[in-house]
Amino acid sequence: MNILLLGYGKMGKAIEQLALDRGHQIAARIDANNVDELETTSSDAVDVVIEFSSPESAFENIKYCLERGWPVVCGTTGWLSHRAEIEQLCRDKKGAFFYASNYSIGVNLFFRLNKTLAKFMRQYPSYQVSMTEVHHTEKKDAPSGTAITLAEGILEQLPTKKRWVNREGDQPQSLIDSTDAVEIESLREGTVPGTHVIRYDSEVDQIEIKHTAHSRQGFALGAVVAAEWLNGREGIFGMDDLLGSDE
Ligand SMILES: NC(=O)c1ccc[n+]([C@@H]2O[C@H](COP(=O)([O-])OP(=O)(O)OC[C@H]3O[C@@H](n4cnc5c(N)ncnc54)[C@H](O)[C@@H]3O)[C@@H](O)[C@H]2O)c1
Ligand SMILES: O=C(O)C1=N[C@H](C(=O)O)CCC1
Repeated sequence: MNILLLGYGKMGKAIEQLALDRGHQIAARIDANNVDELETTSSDAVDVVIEFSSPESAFENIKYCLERGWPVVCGTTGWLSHRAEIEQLCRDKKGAFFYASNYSIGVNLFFRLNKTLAKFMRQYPSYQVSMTEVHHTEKKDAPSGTAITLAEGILEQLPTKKRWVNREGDQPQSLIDSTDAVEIESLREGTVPGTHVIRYDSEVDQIEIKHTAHSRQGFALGAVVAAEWLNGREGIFGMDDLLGSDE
């Protein structure tokens, strides 16, 4: 398969290595310095685009690729206010679009565990739910896309919670009203690839579940597997389509 890497930073480079190991070719490597090369890349030279760029550039990048008829696997976070527009364009063009806030298998299992736990905790209102996400200091968006997906899973299951709120860095907890909200604390530390913790606190104890990524390998492998799966398909997809139901 010929893969165009749109965004060639930490993730683009990790994906390149895994794609080559799995026998694929790289059609082009595009980052902020050579975006013009997209125009000169022949449509036939690309089977699928893997887009891991920045919150500011993802929407235009995906739009451009769908207009060229290229299937897109996107992992960029922080652009989802434009998601409906991209999905409409994908339908109009009869294209293929795959999105996941997190491509690692472990996190997708954790998404399911999170929903199961939230459903169970519905009957124990003395426990207050909250979340912490920790990432490297180069990360541009907060909260992480993964934390938003986790919060959406909790909102789906806990009727007392109507929204999520973000608390960044040293913002004091006392300023946040989290009665009807899932509070997400975002910490930025060193080179941390990605850690997510969900807590249920009562007066007397705490229940905690945690996912820790040890590297970017899990994200990169999931993105390449999603690209292999998307090749030849038409429609809008996510990790549940790739992994199947948990029943
Ligand atoms: N879904 C997942 O599993 C997952 C995993 C890790 C990271 N991410 C997300 O992927 C994105 C990239 O992460 P990263 O760690 O590789 O970031 P990074 O900063 O290391 O790399 C970003 C790259 O995008 C390029 N870029 C910027 N503007 C561009 C443009 N207009 N066109 C093309 N390229 C452009 C930059 O030059 C850079 O090469 C972030 O949004 C991050 O949150 C998602
Ligand atoms: O390094 C990042 O940036 C990550 N972004 C995704 C997110 O926002 O959830 C996935 C984890 C790593």
